[in-house]
Amino acid sequence: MSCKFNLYLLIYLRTGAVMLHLVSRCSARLFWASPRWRRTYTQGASLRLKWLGCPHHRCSPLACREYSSASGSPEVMLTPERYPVQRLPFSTVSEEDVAAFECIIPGRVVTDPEQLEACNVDWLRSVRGSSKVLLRPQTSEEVSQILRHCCKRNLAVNPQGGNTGMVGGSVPVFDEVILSTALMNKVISFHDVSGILVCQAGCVLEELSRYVQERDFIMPLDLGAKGSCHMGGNVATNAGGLRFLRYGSLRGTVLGLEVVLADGTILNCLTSLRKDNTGYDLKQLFIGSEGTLGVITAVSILCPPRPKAVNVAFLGCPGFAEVLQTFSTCKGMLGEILSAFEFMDAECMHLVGQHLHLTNPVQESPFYVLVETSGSSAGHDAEKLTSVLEQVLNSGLVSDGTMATDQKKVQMLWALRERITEALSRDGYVFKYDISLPVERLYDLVVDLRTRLGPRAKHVVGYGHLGDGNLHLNVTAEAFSQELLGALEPYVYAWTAEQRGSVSAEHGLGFKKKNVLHYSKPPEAVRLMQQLKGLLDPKGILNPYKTLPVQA
Ligand SMILES: O=C(O)CC[C@@H](O)C(=O)O
Ligand SMILES: [Zn+2]
Repeated sequence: MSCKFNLYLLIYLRTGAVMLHLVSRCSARLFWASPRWRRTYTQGASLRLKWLGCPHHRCSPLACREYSSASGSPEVMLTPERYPVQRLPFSTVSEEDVAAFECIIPGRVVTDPEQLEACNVDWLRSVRGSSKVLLRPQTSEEVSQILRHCCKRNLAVNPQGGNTGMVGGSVPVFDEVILSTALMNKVISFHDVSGILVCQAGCVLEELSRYVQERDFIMPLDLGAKGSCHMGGNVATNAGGLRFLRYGSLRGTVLGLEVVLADGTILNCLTSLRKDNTGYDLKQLFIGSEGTLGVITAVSILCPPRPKAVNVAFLGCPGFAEVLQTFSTCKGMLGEILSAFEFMDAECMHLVGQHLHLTNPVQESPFYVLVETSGSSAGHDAEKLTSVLEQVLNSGLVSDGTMATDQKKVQMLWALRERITEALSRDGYVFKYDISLPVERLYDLVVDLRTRLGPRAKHVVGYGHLGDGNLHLNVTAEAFSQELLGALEPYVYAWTAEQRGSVSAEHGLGFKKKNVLHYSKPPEAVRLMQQLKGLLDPKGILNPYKTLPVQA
C-alpha cells in the first residue's frame, strides 16, 4: 500500500532535538533527526519519507577508478586508428634518451610494455596511445630537467595524473613520453587557521580530503573519481564536481601554483595569500589548460572549514518541471546551507540497479534529485530541510523521498548519483557529453536525442549538477560506431551553441573535444589561445593533439 501525497510533517523542538512526526492517512512514523537521538518507528511500511540517521561526511564508494575496472573487455583500438589524427614531426625516444632520463630519475623510468599499457589507455577505455616510456619524477627539479631534455630533443610529453579524465586528455595519442605525477604526493604545508593547503601535484584527492578532515577542514572539491585523481590533474582540467554549487570553481579556491614550463623553467607562483593583486594572474592560464601550457607540480588551495552537520535528501519527482521547482524551493528555503543539488533520470537509476546492484530507496519516478545541506547546526539544518521536504511533498513537486543524516546512509544515497559513470561504463561503449545549458532547457536535449537516435542507442541518459546548470548527457551502445557518432556530432554541439551553452562544462576538451571549441568560443578567442600556446610552448611538445583545434 502506498500513501504518496497525503503526508504532512509536524516538527517539535524538544530538549534541543528536532523531532519529526510524519503522518499520512494510512501510516505514521516518528523519527529523530540525529544519531544521538532515538529513532522510533511507530507503524506503517508505506510512508516514504525516512530519516536515515546522522553525522558527518560521506566518502565515495566509487573509490579508485582502476584500470581493472574494465578488465576482461576487448583491447582498445589505437587512437589514430579510430580518429583522423596525424603524428606531428616530433623525435622518437631513443636509447640515449632513456639513458638520459635514467640519469635524472634513477630507477623511475618505466619501459616495460605491460606496465605501460595501463598508462596508455584512458579510464573509459576509449582511446589508446603507444608510448614507450613512463617517467615518475618526485620533485619539480626533476620535472624541470626532464622537460629541458625533451624540449632540446623535440620529444612530445603527455603529463598524466590519476588518468581519470573523460575526454582523452590524460593519455598519449601516439608515442609521447608519459610524465606521471604519481610520486609527487607530499603535503608541503597546511595552515590550521587559514585552511590553506600546499601540496605536490600527485596527491590523491581522497587522501587530501582525509588529511584536511582530520584537521577539521574539507577540500573545496569532491569528485566521483576522488580515490584516483590527482590534485594537479584536477587543477589542470579545472574539474568541477559535486561541491561546486557551494564552494565554487578551482579558479577561485586555488591560490597559487608551481608550474614547470615546456623549456624546463620552474615558475614559482605558489603563493598562500588570499589577496595578491600584483600584475596578471598567471595561475589562471594553467588552471584548465590540460597540461598544454605547463606541468603543474604543486598547488596552494583554500580549504573551507568542515561543516558540523551534513544532511542528504533523495527525492523522486514526477517531471523535469518539478525538478526545477524543487531546486528553486531549496535555494529559497535552504539558503547558505544548500551544498549540492544533483539530478538523475529514471534510466540512470535503472542502470545503477542493473550493473551495480544499488537499490532505489524511493518509489520509481521519472526523475530523482539529491539535495545536500552542510552547515554548523545539526538541529537547525535538519529543521530547515524538513520544512523544505514538507513543502515539496505537499505541493506535489516530489512524490516520494528519503532523508539521511547518518554517514553510512548519506554515502549510500550519494552512491546512487556518484556511481552512474561506473554503471554506464559497464553498459557498453559510452558517448559522453558534458554540457552547460540554461537550466530550464537542461533536459530537452536528452528527450530530443532519444527520438533522434531511436534503437541505435542502448540508453540515452541525463544527469548532473543541476545546481550548476551542468548536464551529463551519456549515450551507450553495444560498441563504438562511427554511424552513431555521426548522428550525435556535430548535432549535440550545434544544439548546445544555439542555446548559448558550453560544449564542455567541467571535463575540458582533451583529445576528443578539441575540434569543437569554436562552438563555445569566438574565433578571436581561439586565436589568442593558440598564440598563448605558441608563446609558452613554441615547439608544441606539451600534451600535443589536445585542447586546441588543429591550426589551419
Ligand atoms: O561520466 C560522466 O559523464 C560524468 C562524470 C562526473 O563529472 C560526474 O559528475 O559524475
Ligand atoms: Zn560532473
